[in-house]
Amino acid sequence: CPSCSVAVLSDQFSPNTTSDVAAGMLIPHTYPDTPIHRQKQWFKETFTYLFAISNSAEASEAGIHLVSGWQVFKSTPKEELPFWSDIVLGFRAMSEAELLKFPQHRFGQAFTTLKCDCPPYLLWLEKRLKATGTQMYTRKVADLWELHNEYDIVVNCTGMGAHQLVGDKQLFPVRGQVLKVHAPWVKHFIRDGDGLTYIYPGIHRVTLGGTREEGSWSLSPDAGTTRDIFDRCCSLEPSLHKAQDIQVKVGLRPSRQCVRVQREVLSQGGVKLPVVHNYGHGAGGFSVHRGTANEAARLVGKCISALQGSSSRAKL
Ligand SMILES: Cc1cc2nc3c(=O)[nH]c(=O)nc-3n(C[C@H](O)[C@H](O)[C@H](O)COP(=O)(O)OP(=O)(O)OC[C@H]3O[C@@H](n4cnc5c(N)ncnc54)[C@H](O)[C@@H]3O)c2cc1C
Ligand SMILES: O=C([O-])CC(=O)C(=O)O
Repeated sequence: CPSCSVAVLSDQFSPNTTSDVAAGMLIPHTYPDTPIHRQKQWFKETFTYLFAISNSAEASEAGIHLVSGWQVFKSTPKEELPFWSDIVLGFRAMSEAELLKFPQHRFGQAFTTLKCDCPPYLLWLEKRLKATGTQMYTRKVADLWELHNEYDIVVNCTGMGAHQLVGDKQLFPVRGQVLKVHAPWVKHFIRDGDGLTYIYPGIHRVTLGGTREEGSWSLSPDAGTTRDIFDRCCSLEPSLHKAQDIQVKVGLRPSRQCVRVQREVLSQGGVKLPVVHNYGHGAGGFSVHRGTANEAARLVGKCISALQGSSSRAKL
């Protein structure tokens, strides 16, 4: 929206957000109530955008890189070709020789995808916003309506915060604990198809996961879970026994049956405040963030046209 001036209000910035905890891998999670063609479009736009960054001089500062590896299954999944298989690069079934590395698994998919390292990616985005004159304010918003005197349009990207801010009862936390370790010899990603155990090498550290605890709001690391994640990852990649400098992180995935990318007009006493919601990305926010942001920006465009229409009608 080039004609707008933009301000970002947030009670927390990087490194204190859910996005800072994420592994940042581009492997989509399916949203049950969002049509697949829409999810695929979001993923495609995100992949294309990040692929261009990975192929530019900005790649290391932005923390974006290509990574190859395997998703392995103990038995052949129902869906051998996921909807995103023609967007990642070189998707194929693993060979017998590759599967020898995983004696507990019988089927696997090999592909190359992208990974966003956080905080570097968030800091890079912040730097780009500031360079275009965007103001950043540390502020907790208690009610969207409190913004109606200051702003013409509000874009609500509050993740799990939307549970309280807009009282969205369809939004629920899925707690995830991960370890960030020093193991620079690990170059390939490994993901168990059950979605619970994964090893994702980043530029500086390797993310080991994970857990999915629906309904848990606890942000405290659990020592037993740390040992369990470490053991599970070592059984997939035994060399991790030598990993050092283990840091533990916990985040709450802002989960919903579908991402809420939607326009709404709040109204009080004849005064209107257009809002575009863009939250509820669950376990796959990195994988679709650019696509959902593009869709939100188009909705902002519609809000602008509606405001321009109503102000010219008022002048008449
Ligand atoms: C362990 C784990 C691993 C993950 N791995 C991956 C992965 O590999 N790939 C992937 O695609 N996704 C992954 N995810 C999912 C991803 O992290 C989320 O989908 C994504 O971070 C959500 O981003 P968001 O911007 O909506 O939320 P957040 O990052 O939480 O940002 C919301 C922002 O809104 C602010 N805010 C909230 N409420 C208010 C308020 N009332 N007033 C002012 N500010 C407010 C917050 O301070 C914060 O800055 C993972 C998540 C976890 C927990
Ligand atoms: O499932 C994965 O591969 C990583 C992830 O997105 C998560 O833990 O939410």
